[in-house]
Amino acid sequence: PPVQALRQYSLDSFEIGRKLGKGKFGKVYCARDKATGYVCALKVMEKKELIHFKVEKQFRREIEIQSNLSRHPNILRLYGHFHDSSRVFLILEYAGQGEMFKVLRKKGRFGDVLASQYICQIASALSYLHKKHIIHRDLKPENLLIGLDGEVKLSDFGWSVHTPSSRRTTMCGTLDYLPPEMVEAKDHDYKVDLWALGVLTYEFLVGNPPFEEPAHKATYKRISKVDLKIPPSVSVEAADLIRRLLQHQPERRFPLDQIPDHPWIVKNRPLWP
Ligand SMILES: O=C(O)Cn1ncc2ncnc(NCCc3cnc(NC(=O)Nc4cccc(Cl)c4)s3)c21
Repeated sequence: PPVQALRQYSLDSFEIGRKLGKGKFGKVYCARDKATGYVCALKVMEKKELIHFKVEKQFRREIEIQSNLSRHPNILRLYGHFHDSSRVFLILEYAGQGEMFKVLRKKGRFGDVLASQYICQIASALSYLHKKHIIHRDLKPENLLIGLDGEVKLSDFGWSVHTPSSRRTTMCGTLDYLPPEMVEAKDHDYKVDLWALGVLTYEFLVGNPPFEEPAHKATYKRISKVDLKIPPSVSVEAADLIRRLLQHQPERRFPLDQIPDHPWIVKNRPLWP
């Protein structure tokens, strides 16, 4: 692998390049491993911040989850981590085309060809995780990156857990992607990712998530009732997949393994590669 296992890394092992972004809890830089010349992304976090926000357990779980994932083209690799007196560092695969949500905000929305390719790749990553009894639980444009060749990279397993699970820590961030069983704080399993994939498909094609409301309570109500309005601009095939994923009953949600054969994906698959 590009980052040698067992080698002790320190900040001095890297030449630090440009700042890539200001993620949660820290900054991300482009970095080059001096010994191998390999380019990666280095996330720098203050230990006291992780402690203050009580996320060190989540952080350790992410490291553990990522360490038993092998290569998947649509999962951003976490190669390793190290720390100094005040900071923790994540050595991450570098996603050459940056953050998905920036591309989505800039374009407004994606067409059927691009959206269906992204959704098919994310379904492949989720299927891989589910087979390893891992649910991502935080699927949203902010946690998607784009690799050098335009492929999607599922990233940030800070919220992932091994199934079956009932959420212990409080939710933070947007409610938009939560399925009914999570906003109702019921036990949930890998099928929460299927719901989120439906929300993501909608947001890719429309430009905003389906149950978005100014007030949390209103969002919660629309999710609970599955108050879904799909605009006529969305193709019939895409609308079909969205409806099959945004099912209130988890067991009725469309299975990931059938996504590559769904008409919307098949119809919009490019002839190459
Ligand atoms: O996002 C950018 O700023 C832009 N960007 N652009 C290119 C690029 N290439 C790679 N990575 C990037 N960003 C880091 C993505 C992450 C992956 N894994 C993470 N894990 C995490 O933050 N865990 C974590 C931290 C603190 C507390 C807890 Cl509970 C969990 S962040 C890139």
